[in-house]
Amino acid sequence: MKTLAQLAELVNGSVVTGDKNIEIKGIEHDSRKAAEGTLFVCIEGFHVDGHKFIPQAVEKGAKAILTTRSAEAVDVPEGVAVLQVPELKAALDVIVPFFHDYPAQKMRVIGITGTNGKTTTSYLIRAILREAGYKVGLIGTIQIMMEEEVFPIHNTTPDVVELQHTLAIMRDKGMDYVVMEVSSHALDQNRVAGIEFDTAVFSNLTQDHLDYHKTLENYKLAKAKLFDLLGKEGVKENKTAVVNADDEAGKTMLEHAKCRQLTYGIDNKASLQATNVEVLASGANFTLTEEFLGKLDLQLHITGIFNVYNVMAAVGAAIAEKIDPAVIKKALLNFTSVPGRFELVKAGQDFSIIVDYAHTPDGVENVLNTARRIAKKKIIAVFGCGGDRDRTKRPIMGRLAAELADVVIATSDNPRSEDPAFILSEVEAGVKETIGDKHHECIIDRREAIFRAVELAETDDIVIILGKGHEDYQILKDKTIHFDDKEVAREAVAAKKGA
Ligand SMILES: CC(=O)N[C@H]1[C@@H](OP(=O)(O)OP(=O)(O)OC[C@H]2O[C@@H](n3ccc(=O)[nH]c3=O)[C@H](O)[C@@H]2O)O[C@H](CO)[C@@H](O)[C@@H]1O[C@H](C)C(=O)N[C@@H](C)C(=O)N[C@H](CCC(=O)O)C(=O)O
Ligand SMILES: Nc1ncnc2c1ncn2[C@@H]1O[C@H](COP(=O)(O)OP(=O)(O)OP(=O)(O)O)[C@@H](O)[C@H]1O
Ligand SMILES: N[C@H](CCC[C@H](N)C(=O)O)C(=O)O
Ligand SMILES: [Mg+2]
Repeated sequence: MKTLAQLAELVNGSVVTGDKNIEIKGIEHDSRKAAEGTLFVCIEGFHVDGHKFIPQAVEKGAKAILTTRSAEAVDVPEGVAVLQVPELKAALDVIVPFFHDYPAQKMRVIGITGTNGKTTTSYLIRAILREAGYKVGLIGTIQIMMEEEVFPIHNTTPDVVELQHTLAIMRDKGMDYVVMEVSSHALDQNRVAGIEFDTAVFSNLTQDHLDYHKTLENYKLAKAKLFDLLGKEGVKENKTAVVNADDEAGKTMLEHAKCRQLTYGIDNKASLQATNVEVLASGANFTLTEEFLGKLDLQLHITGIFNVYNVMAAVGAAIAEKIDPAVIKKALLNFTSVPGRFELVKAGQDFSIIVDYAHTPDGVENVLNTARRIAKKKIIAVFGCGGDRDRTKRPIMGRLAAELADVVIATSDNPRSEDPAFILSEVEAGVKETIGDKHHECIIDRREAIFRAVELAETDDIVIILGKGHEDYQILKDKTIHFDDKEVAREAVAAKKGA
């Protein structure tokens, strides 16, 4: 446990008003999670000002407030101390890791960045490390895992307060490794402050998140920060950057990585080279050649060229961590799926239903091309684009779906604060560019859209439902409702059979 004075000492120019010697039992910026002895951090967010929630935090037991404002300017009840700092984010970045005794220094940490493939690669790395007998923690889009235990998550990469707390629990539970997705938002906001990475992986860079980063160049440089961090001197040694040699932006990542470098690729020369790549309906096979591995013939139960890249990225990380090639091979052979990624829904129908998380132009293109390789007849694609997210990707995703599928049903995908009909009109503008006389429909209600796709499906067709993957919710303007593509698809099949 630390006292408020110990935390204040870390920040130049800090001022404490009230009892310096109180023991801080936890740090929280969300009043709803405050508890007895909490230091409540007042963040002026994109939407609301955290100072508004001081009364709620105190009611829940907060004993001190961290703010950039003076004690006189914040309204705190008697007995609650105020730690005033010149700059909140900079203060948090040093206070929080210190408070938890720098948990990331006690475990090996593997970070994965890139537009697509982070979650899949993190699951693959976790599987390999567990096969090697290590205890593994995982932090990413779907959930937090500590061995078999599962905890919910709200962002792909949590903020510094939640992240350091999670890492501390992982350390206390004896994890050897942490495998984590590192989003561009997280790098831009330095949510990873206090983490020294051992191995960092770059998957790819294609268009997404331009609402936030404004340009692709800024987006790329945000990703490159992971490699700056990796190369920085610290308490750890033997750091490795694992980078996709077939992606143009890989060069930038390598320029930023002042440490050992491993590249992987099919088209360009790389330290891990894939040859004889065979993509099948049931999986993919390829030969991987590398100095340490030698030649490894791999059989995968996950399909698509993009998954060959994800596997190479994971093997690169495993080599960096000196995992035995036989263990790598065994783990990959046993690896069957990631929830909501190219996942088959089997409800006794005579056509295929695939649920996938493609929500970027590149993701849509990859996944529809993969579906085409295995399609016997028509591909019916159901998809939408998120509200309050990069608007410019909407017509591009529309165009690609129209180009690569036979029937397109555009629908809603987390409209958030936006009007779903307006989002659909932006998607449809792209669909109309290339659809020609192929069938297309716009159906705002996602349930109706899935039912319609299933109704249209004939023997041996593929219905592919994109964008939400593992998500079990739909975020609407005023509420979040339960919504699960797989569940709805099963209901649609049952309805079709009953009809
Ligand atoms: C744009 C962005 O990064 N926003 C993040 C930011 O939210 P914000 O600034 O809007 O916070 P706010 O809602 O204004 O609240 C301000 C403060 O009041 C506090 N509060 C609020 C309500 C209350 O009742 N009590 C309370 O104390 C909040 O805890 C917060 O400290 O800080 C929040 C807390 O850390 C984040 O959850 C939130 O992520 C939002 C949900 C988000 O959608 N982020 C996306 C863009 C994102 O970060 N995505 C990336 C990448 C996804 C990918 O992989 O492609 C990710 O890592 O998830
Ligand atoms: N290496 C890849 N290259 C291109 N597309 C991919 C790749 N891997 C997966 N995809 C596509 O992108 C979707 C999302 O994959 P995944 O969840 O692994 O990526 P992610 O980077 O974690 O995404 P997010 O940024 O939302 O967390 C998949 O469902 C698939 O359609
Ligand atoms: N991590 C991505 C996920 C998008 C998933 C899609 N279902 C959407 O809501 O747009 C984001 O927050 O932009
Ligand atoms: Mg992810």
